[in-house]
Amino acid sequence: MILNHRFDGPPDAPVVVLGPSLGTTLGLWEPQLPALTSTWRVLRYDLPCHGGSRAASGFTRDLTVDDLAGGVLALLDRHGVEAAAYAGVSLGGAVGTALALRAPDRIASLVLCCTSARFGTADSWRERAALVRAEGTEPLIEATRGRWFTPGFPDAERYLDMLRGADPEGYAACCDALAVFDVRDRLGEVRAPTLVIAGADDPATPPSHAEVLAEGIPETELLVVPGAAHLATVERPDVATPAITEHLTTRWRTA
Ligand SMILES: O=C(O)CC1=CCC(=O)O1
Repeated sequence: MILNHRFDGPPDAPVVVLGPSLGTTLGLWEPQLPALTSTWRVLRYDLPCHGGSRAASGFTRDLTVDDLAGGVLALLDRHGVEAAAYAGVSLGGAVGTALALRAPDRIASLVLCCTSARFGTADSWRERAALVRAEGTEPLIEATRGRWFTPGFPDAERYLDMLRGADPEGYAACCDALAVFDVRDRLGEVRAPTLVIAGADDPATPPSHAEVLAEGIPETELLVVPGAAHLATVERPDVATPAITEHLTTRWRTA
């Protein structure tokens, strides 16, 4: 699987990989880019059939989060990156957990934003996948607005346009991947120093999901961001960005 991706920042700096959430693109991380690129070589990627990954090769209907982690490892291999820090939002965070389990020697530090060890029920994801395969992403827009942002967030349309632009089959395949993702009994195996971030008003992955991650992963810190829903890094970059940069700067560990 070849994922659309781009690098920003100094070519010789340590690499941090940034993973997007379901229905968004690598543009999700724009609010953090200026702070991160001062110190890091930032590698952002798009999920299959999202953003610039519309023509991703090797894409199948039975996509799993582990496949996505394999796609990220393929990017690291392609660019000769032995170890990297990783930060991901929601599905992008699940990819980070899968990476930390699959390739512990290559993930030096982890930030899990608004994510979970298990996202709701398999049936709810299968239903959403079926709806999107039948009608596209437009029927999701208003409910998604309410999950992603607290009421009145002024920049919501910019991010909802990413969802409007996602290819329905790619979005549905990511739903299928979320339906079978469950690493609750493997959290104790994660070795990377981990920052867990939750939006205080996130209805999709509420702080109780973050607490499961923070209690299960051995070396964690937990930050609950006030005044933020699911896309807390977008809604409150003033709180999330300094916490992320501090964690990445001070908690890098190689094997
Ligand atoms: O339903 C949503 O949009 C929230 C979400 C769950 C997984 C993900 O990446 O986003």
